[in-house]
Amino acid sequence: MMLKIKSLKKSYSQGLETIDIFQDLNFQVQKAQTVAIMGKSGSGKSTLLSLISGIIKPNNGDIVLDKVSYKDLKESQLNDFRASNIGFVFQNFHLVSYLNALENVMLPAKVCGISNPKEKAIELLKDVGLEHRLNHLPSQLSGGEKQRVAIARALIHNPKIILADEPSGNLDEETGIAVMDKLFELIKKNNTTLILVTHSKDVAKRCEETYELVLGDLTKC
Ligand SMILES: Nc1ncnc2c1ncn2[C@@H]1O[C@H](COP(=O)(O)OP(=O)(O)OP(=O)(O)O)[C@@H](O)[C@H]1O
Repeated sequence: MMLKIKSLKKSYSQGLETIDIFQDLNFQVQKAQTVAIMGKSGSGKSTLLSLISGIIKPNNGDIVLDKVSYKDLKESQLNDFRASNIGFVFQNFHLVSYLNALENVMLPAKVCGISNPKEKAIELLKDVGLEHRLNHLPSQLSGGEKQRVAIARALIHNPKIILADEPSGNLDEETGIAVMDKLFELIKKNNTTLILVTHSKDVAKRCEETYELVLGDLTKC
């Protein structure tokens, strides 16, 4: 099993009020599986991705990614573990504005100390059809190009899992389809596990399984 979520509890405190997002969430994802998560605004989809990435802590329960229990890791170990094992694709691309496309893609490989980062980054940028845009800054790229850079960046360190939050949310339909084609082509090629949050049924349909998050529980659609 690639990912196990065990008896997860997460609530937010807002002044005197407590908002319960998850009270006892259990969920599993197999290696190389692609899973879409849908659900109403505010149901906790982004919170779930943040918990899986270890950026926020649960109140109770545990997350086990590729047999490593987050409970057993200190903060710094968890940060290293995240950098090596998780790739992120966000709706707003989150590229570093002063780095060009090539440098953006190389970044996770450098953080993880992966050999030949430049060659790997060029190869991935070729895979996403951007070999002619290596030296462009994010501000000099279109939305679809930025997202393709983000996809290349998410994959360069061969992560075990990719967490994607509305990856085509900011793109027009045609560009969104082209970008999703690339994402799915590359994760299939690399056997990467994918958890994808989306409001789009068409995007969800590309995944092997779709779940809806309702009242803190994931129900298979
Ligand atoms: N840091 C926080 N402190 C307090 N409440 C929070 C915090 N982060 C999120 N929430 C609340 O938790 C709930 C779940 O938020 P979350 O962002 O996970 O929802 P979502 O399903 O991703 O929504 P959307 O589809 O609109 O992005 C919301 O009601 C939100 O207001």
